This record gives sequence, structure tokens and C-alpha cells, in this order.
Amino acid sequence: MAQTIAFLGPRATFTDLAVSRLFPKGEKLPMMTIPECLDAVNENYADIALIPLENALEGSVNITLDYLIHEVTLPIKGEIIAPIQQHYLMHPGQAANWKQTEMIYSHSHAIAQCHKFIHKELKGTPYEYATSTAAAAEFVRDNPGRCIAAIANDLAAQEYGLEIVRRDIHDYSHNHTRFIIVSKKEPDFSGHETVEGNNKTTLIVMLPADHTGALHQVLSAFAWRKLNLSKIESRPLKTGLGNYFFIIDIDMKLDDVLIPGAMAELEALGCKVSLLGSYPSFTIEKTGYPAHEK
Ligand SMILES: O=C(O)C(=O)C[C@]1(C(=O)O)C=C[C@@H](O)C=C1
Repeated sequence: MAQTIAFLGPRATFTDLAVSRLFPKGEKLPMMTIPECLDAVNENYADIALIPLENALEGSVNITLDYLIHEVTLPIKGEIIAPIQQHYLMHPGQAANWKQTEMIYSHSHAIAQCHKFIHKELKGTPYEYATSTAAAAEFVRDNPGRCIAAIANDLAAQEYGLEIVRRDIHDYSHNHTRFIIVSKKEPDFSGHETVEGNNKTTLIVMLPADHTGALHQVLSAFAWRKLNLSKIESRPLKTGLGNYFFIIDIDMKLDDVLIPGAMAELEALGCKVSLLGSYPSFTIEKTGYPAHEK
């Protein structure tokens, strides 16, 4: 039976593209928001949620981290890293007037990836956030009489009948987004159309309160074991100013000795440690995306 994959919709978001590559035979369930994707797995009406976690230009997608830490207890079962190319899309009837755009719509991360372009080419043009890049493209399609634009991908231009007025408007060429795969069961990755790389392990660490040098000691538990960390980030615990937890990515699969040893050492220091997942990493290398299935 096909796996059901909840993703940030509507059709033709970057998340949708990642789903097509990793689960070409999956049954897609587009959702309006990232919490709805995670609820779908938590409440068992989807097998998998595929959601954005981190962008190379703009950093973490905080709602993903926060919802995963504070609202649902679900493990990460994989990640997929995809190249991101943003374009300036308008209704074909409005394209000639693009310099007079009255409002630009897109996902907050997409707007942030194109700030220099907006500042240089469309100085002073206001923007409004949409729930996703494709939702913005859909809105532009539905308002053909207005001189408005969306920032979104090629597929959204095709799907919503918009013209690509300016191509590749992201401010830096190394624009990639990391998506995570969250599921209660082991996903079936067979038939994926990506490059499979190393495994990763993600831990959540809460430091003991007011302990001098605690972060230094946490890091040394990894350092002397030669455990390579690919990311460390702090997020508010939401229990008061100055209270944070750390999300730590280790560049290897959960083993029987090194990672459990580091976790035990952190617990002995008074930290609370939990395992968010140990999972394979997939990469979409080419920028050409597959044709979208209808
Ligand atoms: O809006 C989309 O198309 C998404 O898939 C979301 C999202 C994000 O949250 O970062 C994904 C990739 C891009 O970085 C821009 C937006």
C-alpha cells in the first residue's frame, strides 16, 4: 500500500518537489501549515510528514523545530537537501508592468532569500507573507486584475499559469533547504530519485541551570570522542528569559558505544538528553526537477 505523505502545500511548493523525489510512488496529502503536517502523522491520518527545517541563506524554520520539540513527540526518520531556485512570477497580463508591482507575496523564507533583489530592482515595494511559495502563486493566479507578484519555483509557474518575469532572483547561488522526514514507522525509501549520503543523529540537550562552563563540558563530551557535529543551535525553552535548549546534529549513525557514551556523560553533568532521530541523508543534486505528476 502506498505511503501517505503530508507536506506543506498546495501543489508545487519546494516541499512538494522534495516529496516527488524521495517518495515518487507516495500518496500526497497537501496541508496548509507545518503543524498540520505533524498533526497528520501524530493523529495517524498520514504515515509521513515531510517539512522544511533549515535554509542555507535564512537559517532554521523555527515553527518546525518548536512544534517538534514542544507539541508532538515524533522521531526524525530521514532528511533531504534540495537546491532552491526562486523566480519572480506574475499573471501574463501583468508581466509587462512588473516594475509597478503593488505587492509581492511569498513564504517568509523565500522573501528573505531575495531581499537584495527586491531592494535593488523593486525598492520600496511592499511584501506580504503567504503560507508557502505555491500558495502565493495560487493567490496571484486568482487575482489577474491586480499588479501583484509571487516568489516561487518553475513548477508553481507551470501549475498556476504564471509568467516567469525574472529567473533565479535568490541573492546567493548556494541556496539549499534541508527538509526532514518524520514518521512513527520506518519509511520505505525504495525507488527514491536522490543521492544517498551519510547518516546523522540529532539530540536535544537541556543544560542544568546556572552551571558554569556547562556548554563547554557538553561540547567536550563530543570532542574527545571525535564525534563530528554538523550543527548546534539553541532555541528558547519558553519557560522564561534566558532558558534555552540545544539541538545538536552528529555526523554519524547512532552506534552502540560513542553516542550512548556521550549521552551518558551529559546526563552525569545534569543535562536532560533525548534522541530526536538517527537517519539517512538524501540530496537532490541536479537543479532540474522531475515533471510533476497530475
Ligand atoms: O513555500 C514553500 O515552497 C516551501 O516548501 C517552504 C520553504 C521553507 O519553509 O523554507 C521551503 C523551501 C524554500 O526555502 C522556501 C520555502
